Amino acid sequence: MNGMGRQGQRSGASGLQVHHQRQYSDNFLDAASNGRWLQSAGLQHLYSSSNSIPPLQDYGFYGGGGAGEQGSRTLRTAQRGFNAGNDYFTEPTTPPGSSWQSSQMKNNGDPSEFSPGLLDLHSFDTELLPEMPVPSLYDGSSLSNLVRGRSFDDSEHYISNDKQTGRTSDVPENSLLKSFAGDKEKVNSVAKIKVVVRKRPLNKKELAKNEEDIIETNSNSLVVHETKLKVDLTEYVEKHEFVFDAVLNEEVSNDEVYHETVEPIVPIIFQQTKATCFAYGQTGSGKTYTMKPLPIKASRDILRMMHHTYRNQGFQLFVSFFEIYGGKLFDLLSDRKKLCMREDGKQKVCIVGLQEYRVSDVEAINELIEKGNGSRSTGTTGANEESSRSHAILQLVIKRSIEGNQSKPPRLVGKLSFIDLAGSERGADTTDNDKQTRMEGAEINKSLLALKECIRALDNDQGHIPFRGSKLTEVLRDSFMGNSRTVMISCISPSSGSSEHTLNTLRYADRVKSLSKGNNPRKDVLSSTLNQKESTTLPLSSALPTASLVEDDITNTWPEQNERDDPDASEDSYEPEKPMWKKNGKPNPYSFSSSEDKVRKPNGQTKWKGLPKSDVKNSSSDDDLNALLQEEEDLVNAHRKQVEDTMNIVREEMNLLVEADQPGNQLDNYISRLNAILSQKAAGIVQLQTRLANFQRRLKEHNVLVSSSGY
Ligand SMILES: Nc1ncnc2c1ncn2[C@@H]1O[C@H](COP(=O)(O)OP(=O)(O)OP(=O)(O)O)[C@@H](O)[C@H]1O
Repeated sequence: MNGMGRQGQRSGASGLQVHHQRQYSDNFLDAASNGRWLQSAGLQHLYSSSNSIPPLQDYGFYGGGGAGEQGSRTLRTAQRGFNAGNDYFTEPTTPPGSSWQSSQMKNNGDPSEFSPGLLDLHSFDTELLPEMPVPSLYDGSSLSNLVRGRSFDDSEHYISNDKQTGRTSDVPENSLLKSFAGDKEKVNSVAKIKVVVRKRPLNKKELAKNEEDIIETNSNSLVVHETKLKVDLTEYVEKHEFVFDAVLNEEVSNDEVYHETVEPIVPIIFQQTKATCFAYGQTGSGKTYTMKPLPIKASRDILRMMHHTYRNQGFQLFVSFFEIYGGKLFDLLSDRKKLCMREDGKQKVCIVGLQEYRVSDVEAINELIEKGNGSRSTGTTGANEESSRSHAILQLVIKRSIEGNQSKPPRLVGKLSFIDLAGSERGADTTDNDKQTRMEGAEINKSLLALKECIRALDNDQGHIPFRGSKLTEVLRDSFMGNSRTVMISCISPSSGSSEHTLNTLRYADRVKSLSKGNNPRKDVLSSTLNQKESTTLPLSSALPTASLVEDDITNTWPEQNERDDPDASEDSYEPEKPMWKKNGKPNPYSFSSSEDKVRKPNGQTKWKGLPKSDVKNSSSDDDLNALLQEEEDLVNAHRKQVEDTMNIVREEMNLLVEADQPGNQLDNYISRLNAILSQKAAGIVQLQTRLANFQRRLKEHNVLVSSSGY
């Protein structure tokens, strides 16, 4: 659906213009090389057509960085998108150097078309820009209602390049858009931090392993049913209850995810706001699946607003896409060119060399995103064959040219950053991996910790935001300052085998959420401790009442894939067939687990009965480490006590037997019984030792991270 075919059709449509950061040499650019570069970048139509060829970056400046530098890595750089193997994206591009000025001269350049250089993203005082009226997208109507049902082709048709042709769109302007009025209160009504959880369906592997769905979801709360072992090895279920701004279950489509998360913040990007949306979760939990469609949907809405609400007001949209891998930055739209991060005199962070593309239609953005995704660092993990090893950051930047002054570069108005974070468990999985992977893990952990700290500081309106904690937060520095918004999407797997990672993700999310305005942090600490203690712990056999099958309640929970604009929504690892739910009007006999409290559906989903719906409390771990420490300590004490008790029993029994001078066979019976008890204890002790070793390792990693992050 995408890639070369589309590119071919598109040639001639200049939906895309490349913008560049500071240039470092004064070499002139010859026409031939310009054409070659444009071709390799898929922009040959720009070369052939007009004066609007942008100035080229001095690639030589970055010398040995980028892809070559990645050669020694053990990971592979895989094509993650639809464009796998596409020459269009893989052709090496090493154009001769050029200078910004010289390119301008050569092209009779209109400087307004070009990036202002190094400080492009950050150096302009956005306060100078007049405030724009803000569309009221929150009153029952939503922008997505206007765009849903449209394909890319529709969009391109709809968002025709009216600037060039002088035509306006032939689609009637929606009355809702017409009626937008400036209303700052509406802007303020968009929460500063929003935390949403998305649960994915069980995948093939999990189903094959007969893993259960242990997540019960409600509209904004969820319960994790964690099966645990007591010291005497009997099973019990511990329930962990959480409340978030929204909980999206496995039936929720990517459209709905967008509606819930990013859509409300799109209009305020025109109001000098910088917003960040990031996905957090263990590997294979659905971060990329969730994040991938969001920029497309957002840019469609942004373009729509630019072409209707703010028509002819000089707004322009730019796209950049880069990744942070091992603490280094790579431009995903420029052959993984290594990027440098600098601070200017005003301590604003600048990404030197990052290419920005000016875009005017959705298809062009889609192509850029596909190209960038194809360049991401990926590797294989047990949970995900194409696992992200990096944080990928896609930025949609809105700029505005100053009225009547086309010679000045456009000024930054707002920015929307999408971050697909690397798997959150990476740091914890260090034992099985090589040094390279361990270093990746440490770096990832460090950045996730730092991100959490920044969000906390941001939400408490603290003067000092600890953005220097990692490259990730440094890069996002300007998103944490001033008028900003943050949306966190926590992705979780439903499977019993992932319960530990799922709980870690939910605790991280809960920590972020508990920092929302109005929550007294001190109160949170108390309530989290309370909630932690209140998490329900019951024997497996009596945890929940016996299930009764209610036909209406049991629906096929396989998510409908109606994402026309989500070509990469791969279902590879999922069962393609939908299970038969009913036979002759009656429910099929579901398989029951050992517990009578739950109903196992054919797709592995478990229907939990008798869960508290109304008085769900926020079960938060204020400090994961403390909770872990407490748990281990309790376990050790319980084991120690049991071993001591057993030894006492053995001693007493032996003494009694000796004193009573019992016949030999009775003594043998006693001894074998005691031996059985002792070996059970021994097994418990081995288990305990393993857990303790695991805990010590995690504690050590935590200490390393804390000391290296300066927290
Ligand atoms: N909600 C969902 N519905 C259907 N399939 C999903 C869903 N979420 C994820 N998947 C599938 O699960 C697999 C893993 O998802 P994805 O690559 O998004 O995980 P990830 O969290 O980005 O992992 P990593 O951190 O390793 O990159 C993919 O095949 C994806 O299509």
